[in-house]
Amino acid sequence: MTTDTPTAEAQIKDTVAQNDVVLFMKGTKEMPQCGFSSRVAGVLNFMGVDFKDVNVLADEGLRQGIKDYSDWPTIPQLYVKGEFVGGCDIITEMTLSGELDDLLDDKKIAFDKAKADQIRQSNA
Ligand SMILES: N[C@@H](CCC(=O)N[C@@H](CS)C(=O)NCC(=O)O)C(=O)O
Ligand code: FES
Repeated sequence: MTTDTPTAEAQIKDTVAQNDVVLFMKGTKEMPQCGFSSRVAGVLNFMGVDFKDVNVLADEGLRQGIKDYSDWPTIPQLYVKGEFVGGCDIITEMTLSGELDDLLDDKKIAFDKAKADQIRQSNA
């Protein structure tokens, strides 16, 4: 059990260092296995954000490791340029408020602003 932790932590550090946007999720972006993960992956896909998906269901060490890494108890978890941003509730709020657009702009991550506006319009 405890021997898994350093490996998972090293793997997480490496993944968030190598990929600008990483979503730790249940399932894959093509086939999410939970509504919360599906929602965040769906928003990112719709906004045209290029992101790496990590399926925590494929690795129990990662499933626990990512919670320890961020000190956040649930999946999904979104990281941008190595920083933890939030889970489903936070990403949903940030999408609707425009904060996610601002964060992606600040971090120089490409996305389709018109699609983000479309999400906001359909939730207005
Ligand atoms: N309110 C959470 C919803 C996510 C959530 O509750 N995830 C649960 C169920 S998928 C979870 O990760 N539980 C711990 C686990 O399954 O390892 C959010 O904003 O992300
Ligand atoms: S897997 Fe049941 S709520 Fe996410």
